[in-house]
Amino acid sequence: MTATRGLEGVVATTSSVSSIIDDTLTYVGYNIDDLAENASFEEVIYLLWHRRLPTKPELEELKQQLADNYEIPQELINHFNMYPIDKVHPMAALRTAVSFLGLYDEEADVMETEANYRKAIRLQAKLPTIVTTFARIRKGLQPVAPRKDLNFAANFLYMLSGQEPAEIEVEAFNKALVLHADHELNASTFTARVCVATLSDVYSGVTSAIGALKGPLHGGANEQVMKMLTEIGSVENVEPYIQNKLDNKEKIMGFGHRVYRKGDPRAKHLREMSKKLTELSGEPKWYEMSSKIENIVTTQKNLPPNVDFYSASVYHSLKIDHDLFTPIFAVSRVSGWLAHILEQYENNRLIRPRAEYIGPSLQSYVPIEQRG
Ligand SMILES: CC(=O)SCCNC(=O)CCNC(=O)[C@H](O)C(C)(C)COP(=O)(O)OP(=O)(O)OC[C@H]1O[C@@H](n2cnc3c(N)ncnc32)[C@H](O)[C@@H]1OP(=O)(O)O
Ligand SMILES: O=C([O-])CC(=O)C(=O)O
Repeated sequence: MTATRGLEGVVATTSSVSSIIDDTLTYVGYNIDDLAENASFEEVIYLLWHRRLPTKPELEELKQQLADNYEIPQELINHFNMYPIDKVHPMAALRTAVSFLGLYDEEADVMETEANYRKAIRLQAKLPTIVTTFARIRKGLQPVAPRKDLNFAANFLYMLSGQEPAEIEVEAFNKALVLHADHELNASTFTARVCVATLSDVYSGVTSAIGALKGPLHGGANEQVMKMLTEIGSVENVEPYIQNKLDNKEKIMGFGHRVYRKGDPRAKHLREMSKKLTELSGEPKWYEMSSKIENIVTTQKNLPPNVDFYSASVYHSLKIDHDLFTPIFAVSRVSGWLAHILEQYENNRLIRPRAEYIGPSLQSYVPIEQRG
């Protein structure tokens, strides 16, 4: 038995949710470029869960189901108040909150397909409320009640700021949600599938996935990108800062990818949005710095930016706190996790690979008295 480090190139399951073939990303066969330009996030949720686009009535029904489930239990809000709120990372709060939410779902352990679908709706609907409520409570602000008349993207921005967002902000945020929704067998999706393949419940699957997304090599990279941009501070500082990191063989967050070689097809959409939104917000320097970093890293390392790189300046321009970037990734990606969880249940087999043992060979047990 020989291990493949990081399971690179290992095909671990079949799936009909999304695919990456020759650097092209599709959701159920629809090119991500097409979806990014045209689809609402709600349509994408439907597409991933049903593996076809909805009709108008089906889309309306899904929107209604989501809106009807936006509210989170008061017990969860009380629970937030018990956290060491000024020290807790919102991604840790989200992980805990989703697990906590499962305690209040009477169907949490009901394994029928319809019950699992209802839980999918509840989780998809409540994640934005969890993230925005936590974000406000930690600042000493009152949570803002969800608005059923707004679409998913607009409602998130509204619950976060308490103000109805501008059309351009909603458009950009919707596009970001569409771009982050699913990505084949990335680490957090794989985690979710491994978890539920034991026939554990949907809440456990999503909680595990949030834990995996949190890491800086995965979804956590978007926050690290903004940390780097803030540290650099100006276009003039880009060159010495990045050169120093590259000379010291440090990783530049937001670059590289396990699967894409020529580049992440999502990055161009985020680059374009970053240019537009940073200009509109009166801070074009965030795009200019990002663009210069891209130039250096692609020239010297031949590493293109991934989805996390330009999303940082996009979210910053939308006046979103930097430590909410990864929770926002989760608000979108939960749609993909849930699609994969439902798909795993449909045709389940325990996921249990092997390890190549590299420890000592057979040893004789020495009683404690003889070990000194
Ligand atoms: C939504 C997402 O999860 S997208 C990914 C988000 N993560 C990041 O942006 C973090 C930065 N990027 C990385 O750490 C990696 O590129 C990953 C984790 C995305 C992919 O990792 P892997 O496929 O395991 O590649 P690995 O880390 O082995 O890198 C291969 C080589 O490229 C280099 N490399 C990879 N990414 C980077 C980077 N961002 N900056 C500098 N060098 C890099 C490595 O140092 C390594 O070089 P070596 O062969 O000389 O040792
Ligand atoms: O697929 C991956 O390894 C990481 C990624 O880009 C994502 O999850 O969107």
